[in-house]
Amino acid sequence: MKIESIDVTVFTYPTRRVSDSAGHSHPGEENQAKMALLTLTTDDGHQGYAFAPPEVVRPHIINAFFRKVLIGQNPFDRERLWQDLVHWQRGSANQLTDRAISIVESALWDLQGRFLNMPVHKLLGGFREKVPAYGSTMCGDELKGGLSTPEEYGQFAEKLVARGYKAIKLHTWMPPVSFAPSPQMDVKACAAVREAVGPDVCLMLDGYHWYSRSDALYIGRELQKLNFTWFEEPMEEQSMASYSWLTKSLDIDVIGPESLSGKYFSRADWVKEGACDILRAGVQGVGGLSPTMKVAALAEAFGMDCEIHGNGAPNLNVVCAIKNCRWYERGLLHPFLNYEEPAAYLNSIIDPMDDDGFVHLPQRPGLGEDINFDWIEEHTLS
Ligand SMILES: O=C(O)[C@H](O)[C@@H](O)[C@@H](O)C(=O)NO
Ligand SMILES: [Mg+2]
Repeated sequence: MKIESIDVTVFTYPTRRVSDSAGHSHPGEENQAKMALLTLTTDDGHQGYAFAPPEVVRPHIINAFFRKVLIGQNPFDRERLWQDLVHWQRGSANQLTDRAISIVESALWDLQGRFLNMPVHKLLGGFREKVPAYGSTMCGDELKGGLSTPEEYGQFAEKLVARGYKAIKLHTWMPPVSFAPSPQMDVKACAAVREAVGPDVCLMLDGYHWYSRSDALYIGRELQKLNFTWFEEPMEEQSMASYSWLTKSLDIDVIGPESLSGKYFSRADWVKEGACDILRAGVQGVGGLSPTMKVAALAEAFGMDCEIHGNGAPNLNVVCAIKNCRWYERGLLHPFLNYEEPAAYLNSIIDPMDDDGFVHLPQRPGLGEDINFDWIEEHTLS
């Protein structure tokens, strides 16, 4: 079996998610967005798929890197192919990103699973087939009735608990919101949520990512009074020293790094330096399912949890293949948006959740995506 072609299909779909000037998503007017489907095809007709933002898998990336490394290769040599791609990064003028590599590596896993008629999480290890989810809110906004006040966070949290969530993570207000960043407002939102849901629901805060040490310490101490479960990305994650200081200054678990590059290498340094209590990695952020599994193994070796960053099929398959991850990040959620409704290019969502807050992993072969190929064909742009 050899990879014969790598194709990218760009298509449109309607969405009510819009991005603000800092790249964070919020509800907005319905608009037409673009998505890319990357397809790997072997000489004997087997295929693997992965979704990506079109710019991440633009022609330069496909022609200058993916095709050079993958065409003619056995898709089951996934680790060697991943290592070869990673070695191209250094000379790529920062064009070959971890995100791009994660897309093609995800498609390799999907191809293997579809060929073997097995879900990828079974190929990765197979630890569980359902996992508790935490509701991960969108960042705060200034939309009346949305997430514009501490009280609205509290009201939304009550609805999430009624839906079945046993844990909730707040993303609070960030610029361009007019009054952000505000440590005091962050704490008021956290207090309102704790008041609304009571003492037994696990709560986490993922706020403004560039607070000073002083602001982060103030917020962390307030979260301790509110019995929050973890404190996420309050400062620039490129300052490992700041996180070592914060982790030693607080009792609440500090989790990270999420957005820091460096795959499992940077995360090994964070463990060595005591810069976090809980490790963090996501498939898109560290270059694929395999490197995410390596981060989880690193954490396990040090008696640490590794909480997986983000929702979606690749992350969910990893979560169901490891022991040292307590939650699946289900989101991002907002009062104005119905998360349960699949995108037009999917027949069903990848992460259905029961009334007890458990996400049940689909047992479809591969990554498990329920792709609506007719929609993609009918709405293809290129
Ligand atoms: O836009 C972002 O920074 C991410 O989507 C982020 O909000 C979210 O994925 C996150 O931080 N999860 O922990
Ligand atoms: Mg985060």
